[in-house]
Amino acid sequence: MNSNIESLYQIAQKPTRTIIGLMSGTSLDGLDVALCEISASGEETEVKLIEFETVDYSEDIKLEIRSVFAKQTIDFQKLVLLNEWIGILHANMILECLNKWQIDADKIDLIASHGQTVFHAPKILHQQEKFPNATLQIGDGDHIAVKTRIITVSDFRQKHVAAGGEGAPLAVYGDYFLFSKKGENRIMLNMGGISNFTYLPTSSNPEEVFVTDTGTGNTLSDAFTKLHFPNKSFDQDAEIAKTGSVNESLLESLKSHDFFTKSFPKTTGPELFNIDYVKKAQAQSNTTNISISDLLATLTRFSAETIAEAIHFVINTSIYDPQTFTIYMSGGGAHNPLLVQWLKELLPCTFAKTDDLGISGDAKEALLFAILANETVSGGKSNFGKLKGIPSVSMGKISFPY
Ligand SMILES: Nc1ncnc2c1ncn2[C@@H]1O[C@H](COP(=O)(O)OP(=O)(O)OP(=O)(O)O)[C@@H](O)[C@H]1O
Ligand SMILES: CC(=O)N[C@H]1[C@@H]2OC[C@@H](O2)[C@@H](O)[C@@H]1O[C@H](C)C(=O)O
Repeated sequence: MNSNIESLYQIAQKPTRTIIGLMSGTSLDGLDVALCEISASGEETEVKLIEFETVDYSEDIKLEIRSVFAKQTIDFQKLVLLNEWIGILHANMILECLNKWQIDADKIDLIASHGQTVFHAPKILHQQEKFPNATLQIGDGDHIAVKTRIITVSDFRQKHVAAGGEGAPLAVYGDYFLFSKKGENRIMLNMGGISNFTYLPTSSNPEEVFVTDTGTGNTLSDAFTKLHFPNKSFDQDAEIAKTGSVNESLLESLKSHDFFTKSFPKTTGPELFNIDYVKKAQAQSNTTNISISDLLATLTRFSAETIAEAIHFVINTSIYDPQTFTIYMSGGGAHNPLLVQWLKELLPCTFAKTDDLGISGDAKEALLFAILANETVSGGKSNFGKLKGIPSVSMGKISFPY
């Protein structure tokens, strides 16, 4: 047997695997690195988060990624170069973390690498009949495997697309395995650049599980904060937004896009929700001259209302009392006091954080990719049925170090 396949075979049979999950999201703040011990698979999965670190991106890295990120027109050579470069950068960041944690690379069974999304194009966004849903993550897994000498699973989203999905949200798999609890209606709400949530019904039946993106989280507020205050990367604790007032005409215009009338589930990204989107809405509503604090307040309200409306959709189509739903928040938006305050006012549910279930909300997405890699080698038996558009497939491509 080929020695790579033999190693993989042994890893697949272990009762507990040590897996590093990586996530670098739409905020481009850095690479989240979660070192996990994962036992069993599927609904029996148990995870211990051993170490977690966000390795900040330097200004140079951010600038290079932004040169192709979510753009219709790019320098094609740059994209090709970045695919290799990000793979190498991520590998070096993992080695740095291992060094800091004083853990040898040979103690790690697998790396689960999400890569960097550079363009997300579900059919509802590109609207070209002959083309399928599409999405592209770069930072090639072979570089990570060769440089770290650890088997690497990457490029998870393509199989989801091939099996009929939009390539996202993938959080649903880990959310279901880790957090589904009979007798409880749980909503796992992640507020990153873009927001999404998983509904875990009280029945715990995988066929009733639901997941969707809702629209923006922090992406627009981050973009305008950077534009007006070049040395801030986001509106810390909503300090600027809190001093402003919501502009109702702009809010109405922001909410009037087609995306919000499309049926659930759906996905999106900064390809749609970007500075131009807001500028168009400002022109439409005659609000180009409002203050930056009013603009940030309005953008935060836009996120709060669109998240709440998407969650209302699930609550309204359920037979359960809205008060039986608990919303477990995670992602950077969970640290934004204004966003959280408005969500609490808009939704009749109980609010908690993923941390209350023993998983740090900041580490959650990286950890979820570790769970997906665990499924790639040792799971893949869960059936989400055909009702809610969640493909029951194993995901990820395997790169060997040698
Ligand atoms: N104290 C805080 N106050 C306000 N906002 C905060 C705070 N801490 C983090 N954030 C927000 O969270 C963002 C980072 O969120 P996160 O790391 O979850 O995004 P991401 O994983 O890149 O996004 P996505 O899930 O869409 O891929 C920051 O850019 C900022 O907007
Ligand atoms: C294409 C892509 O990278 N989508 C991200 C993004 O960030 C949040 C939201 O949009 C979500 O759909 C997804 O990430 C999470 C990890 C997911 O797939 O569940």
